[in-house]
Amino acid sequence: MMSDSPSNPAPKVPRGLLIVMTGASGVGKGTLREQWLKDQDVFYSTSWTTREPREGEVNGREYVFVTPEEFLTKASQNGFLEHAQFVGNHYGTPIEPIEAALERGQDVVLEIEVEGAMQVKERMGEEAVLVFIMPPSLTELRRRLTGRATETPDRIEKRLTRATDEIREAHRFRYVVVNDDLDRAVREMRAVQQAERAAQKRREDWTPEDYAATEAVQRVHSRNLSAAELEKVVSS
Ligand SMILES: Nc1ncnc2c1ncn2[C@@H]1O[C@H](COP(=O)(O)OP(=O)(O)OP(=O)(O)O)[C@@H](O)[C@H]1O
Ligand SMILES: Nc1nc2c(ncn2[C@@H]2O[C@H](COP(=O)(O)O)[C@@H](O)[C@H]2O)c(=O)[nH]1
Repeated sequence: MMSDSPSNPAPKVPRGLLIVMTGASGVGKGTLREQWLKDQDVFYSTSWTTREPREGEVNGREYVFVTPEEFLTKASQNGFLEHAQFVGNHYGTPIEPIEAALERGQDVVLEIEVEGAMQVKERMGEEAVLVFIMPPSLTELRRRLTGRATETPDRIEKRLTRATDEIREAHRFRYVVVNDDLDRAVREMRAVQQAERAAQKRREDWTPEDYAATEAVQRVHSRNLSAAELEKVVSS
């Protein structure tokens, strides 16, 4: 067996994919992510937040729950890949574990709001695979947020107001997956991941699945989306 040496270095592992799921609160990002990633060894980034834990949430699992002072200290030390305020609280993605995972070839998934996703796009450029998760309508989004029963009526209204602005930004992201039928949305997320991996390979190494995924993602490319369609979602 050949050993690693300066003249014979170990082959470099391709970097993992950085996949960013974004979209309105309550659209189903978390639900979709759990289904999509259940059989995969992907690095899911645990965010920091200053909001209060909900019943059942565990520090270090759903979020790292911190004080505003702790959050701002980390931000001032450039400890976040991105961070944003969302309806009165700070949320941010710690940068170090992400870089480490990408370097060792592991795919990384972020689940964040739209302002943070735009920061990732700015900072990471084409490397970031940005997927906007779209609700079938604002009425259905309200139903989901109300049904989840984690927010007061006042906070639901604030999240819905923010959602209207967020949905109007959907065309800025590479893909738009509509989360009406959860199983179809999961299949589309799998296709995005496979197509993006295929794009890193030489064409002659593509499998039939790579070709199929690359064709399938054409249907969820954001260039298919018109401004009129976005307005239809926010007014329905
Ligand atoms: N395709 C779907 N059809 C019907 N209900 C759904 C669907 N996807 C998710 N839901 C429901 O919508 C609610 C909100 O889902 P979830 O908490 O996953 O949203 P989220 O986008 O992660 O929210 P947040 O951004 O606030 O964390 C949950 O009660 C979930 O069961
Ligand atoms: N910009 C960021 N947004 C984040 C991050 N972690 C979560 N989020 C998003 O915030 C809202 C509200 O979340 P909730 O848990 O209070 O319902 C939602 O859209 C999350 O996706 C982050 O690190 N950065």
